[in-house]
Amino acid sequence: MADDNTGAQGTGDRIPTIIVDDLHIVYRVHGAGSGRGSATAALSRIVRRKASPNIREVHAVKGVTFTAYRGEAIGLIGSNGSGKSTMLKAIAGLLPAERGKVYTDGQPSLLGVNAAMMNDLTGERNVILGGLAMGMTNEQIRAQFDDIVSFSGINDKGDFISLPMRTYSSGMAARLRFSIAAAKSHDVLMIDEALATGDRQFQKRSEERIRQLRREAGTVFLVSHNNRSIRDTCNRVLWLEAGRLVMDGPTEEVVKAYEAKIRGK
Ligand SMILES: Nc1ncnc2c1ncn2[C@@H]1O[C@H](COP(=O)(O)OP(=O)(O)OP(=O)(O)O)[C@@H](O)[C@H]1O
Repeated sequence: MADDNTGAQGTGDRIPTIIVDDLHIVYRVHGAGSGRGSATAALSRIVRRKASPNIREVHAVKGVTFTAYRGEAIGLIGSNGSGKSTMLKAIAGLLPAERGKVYTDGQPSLLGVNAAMMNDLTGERNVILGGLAMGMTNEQIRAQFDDIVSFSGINDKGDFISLPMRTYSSGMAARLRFSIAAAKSHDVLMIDEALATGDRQFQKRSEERIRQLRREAGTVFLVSHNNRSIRDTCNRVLWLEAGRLVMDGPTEEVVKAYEAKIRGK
């Protein structure tokens, strides 16, 4: 169980880290409908500044508003396609807002299942690259290297860290990604389903690390379909459906309502 359940209300003297104000995100899918369309046709349209005849819009986030505070671990729940990953990407600045605004204090780091790793490079090289990408110095990476590898458990069954990432199972790769990201304290750390691919033992270890990151005064977002992970880690939950915020409150209250809705289906 998470160590407190303050939920969304009662701001007191809490420090906001993320403010999402009436956020709308729209994807535009080019070439939807009639086949793929050729690159030549697309280029000619660009040159003549003509719009593509078949652009489809997907309104993935529809007017979401909330404020996240320092020290909170916020779970994002909701059925497939409800807009959870889209919202994290928008908070990380990877997707432009169609309408509304996202204000952030510090640089949010998004750790997704597809977080960039170089598959042809060894795990070892990826630890170094990942550390550099997060703004760590060579010395900091060197000092933390053994801890990162040991946290990931990659070398538990042999010397895998010196093998290319493409030889890792999806669970092993996810563990290494999480271990790299968790090596640094983040102002805002957003984790998209990273815990789902690790085994239960690794999940427990990463949940403890999330609680620690939260104690270190950052804000953690966790997208997960595993309600146990959400219950064990988060003090507050946002429930999204079809791009809209259905509920925002203390973990137990929101997860219970979500489970009741699923059972009632
Ligand atoms: N790159 C994209 N281009 C067009 N539409 C997209 C794209 N990515 C997501 N969508 C659409 O946006 C909506 C929200 O998707 P999103 O991935 O944010 O949902 P999610 O809640 O994270 O789902 P899941 O639980 O399955 O991971 C869906 O309708 C999806 O089809």
